[in-house]
Amino acid sequence: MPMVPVAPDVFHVYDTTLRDGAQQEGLRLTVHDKLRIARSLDDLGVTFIEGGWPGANPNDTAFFKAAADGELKLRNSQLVAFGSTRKVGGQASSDPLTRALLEAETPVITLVAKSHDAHVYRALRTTLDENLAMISDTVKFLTGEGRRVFIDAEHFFDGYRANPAYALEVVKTSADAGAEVVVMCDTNGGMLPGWMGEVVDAAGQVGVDLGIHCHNDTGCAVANTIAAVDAGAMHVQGTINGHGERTGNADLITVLANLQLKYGWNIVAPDALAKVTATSHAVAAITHVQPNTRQPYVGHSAFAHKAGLHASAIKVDANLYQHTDPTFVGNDMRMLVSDMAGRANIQLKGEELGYDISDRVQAAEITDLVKEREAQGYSYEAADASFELLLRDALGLSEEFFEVLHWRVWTGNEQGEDGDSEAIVKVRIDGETTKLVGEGFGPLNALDQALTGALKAKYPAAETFDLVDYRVRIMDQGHGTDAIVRVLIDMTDGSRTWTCVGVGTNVIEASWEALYDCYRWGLSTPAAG
Ligand SMILES: CC(=O)SCCNC(=O)CCNC(=O)[C@H](O)C(C)(C)COP(=O)(O)OP(=O)(O)OC[C@H]1O[C@@H](n2cnc3c(N)ncnc32)[C@H](O)[C@@H]1OP(=O)(O)O
Ligand SMILES: CC(=O)C(=O)O
Repeated sequence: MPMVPVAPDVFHVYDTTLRDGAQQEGLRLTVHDKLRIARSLDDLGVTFIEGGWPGANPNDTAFFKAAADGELKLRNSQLVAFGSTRKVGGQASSDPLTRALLEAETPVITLVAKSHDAHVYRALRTTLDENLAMISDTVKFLTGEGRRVFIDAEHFFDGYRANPAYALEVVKTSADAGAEVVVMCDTNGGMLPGWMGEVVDAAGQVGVDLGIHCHNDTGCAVANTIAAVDAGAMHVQGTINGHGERTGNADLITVLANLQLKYGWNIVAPDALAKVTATSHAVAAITHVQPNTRQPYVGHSAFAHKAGLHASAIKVDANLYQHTDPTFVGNDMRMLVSDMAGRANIQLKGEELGYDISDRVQAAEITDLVKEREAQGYSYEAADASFELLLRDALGLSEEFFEVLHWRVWTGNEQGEDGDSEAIVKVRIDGETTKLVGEGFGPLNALDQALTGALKAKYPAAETFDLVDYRVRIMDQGHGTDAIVRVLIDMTDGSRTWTCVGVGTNVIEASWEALYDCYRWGLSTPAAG
């Protein structure tokens, strides 16, 4: 049986997306962004939200001011201000950055403190005793002002290796001064899971609550966090989607889901856990950092099944190829259709789309058709709408909304008021032929104009269709400009978005195929609700 540790009586989930997460290269959060993320974290029910470093920059100071002025009403979480121990040779009570921590008006303050002797000598350029005095003075001053104080013991694991007695002295000094939790930080992210237990055990002898803060430089931030929890840490720090300095921090979503679903600890309410996928997407949208599709639990591909053998077992029982139920974290199982599909993928995907393909022979024929088309360059994995059209054609369920008799496009370098390209599209609808000319910026725009023009009288919905993305890829890398290309078009009608694929040596022909399928699917598939 797997080891399942008993949950501590008190357990803290401490989010540092707004502070260490914002230390990620390329990430910049405005006050408004921070407030939105904080609300989302509060909704999730994390215990603490570290908002930033007041006094270090105007943005973070303004965030805490906005929070204190009532723009952030937390229902579940407590706001934390982050800062450092006082300056060498100074006094906490007169240190401007320490005072800024008080002015942030948060119930909790986290102080970063040195715990590695080499950092004291070389970065602080002071003595080991002065560093201990800086910790003690700052913690006592802030607790004396009524704040709960946590210590982030920077470089704790490397420091313990270099000088264990001093690293432990930092823990003891912090606890004696009144720090509630001492957080052991793997600041350089160089630890491995098997190395955590001994250090955490040693710190545990001091008799203070311990926390863990891991960076992901060895790709082990989550594993190291769990290893520290196994050894007794009752406070985990991390960030949503693993944002953070360099390679990032422990992904708090993965840590939380692991502890809750694998250990069975009741850290947040089950309905809150089911919000983690939405939280992950919300943070991705606010930070403008593309979500990692392979992110554990919440990634778009986390429960996507491509291989035929997987699908055939999933048809019997989804748990045969899934470690947990995706709905527990608000995600969904998805069946992918590709040249690696077997009958089962097609049947399950069909079911997902509302088609009965239980007939084995029919399912096998569609599987063969998919493989044949994929060999020609089509890809149905991302083009669900093209797959649905293929399925309907194969099942004899396609309705003909319009028939294209002919299309042609001209493009050049002369730009008029309505564009540089002209297209003609001739369609037959209910036996009646219409020929429309479209002008546009580029051949696809001109074709789109002409097709919409030809369809809109009979199908007004066509006017709501908008192209939102267009991707071209060369299929046979060895060729030059005569290569086969694959075009993927994403289209929306404002309420849904769908994707179609086209393939050919002529990029305009491939684009037309994808565009034509987008219109076919959009007109033939009623919007839900
Ligand atoms: C491990 C971590 O990620 S902790 C979080 C780190 N985050 C940040 O650094 C982001 C915010 N930082 C800042 O805006 C700035 O660095 C500030 C405002 C904090 C300080 O800026 P400056 O006064 O210009 O100093 P600078 O950044 O060059 O150097 C940091 C100073 O803090 C000192 N320092 C470093 N760690 C600590 C500590 N734990 N306790 C006290 N002082 C410290 C350094 O020795 C250095 O002192 P010096 O000014 O006497 O040389
Ligand atoms: C405090 C912190 O962010 C670290 O040590 O990594």
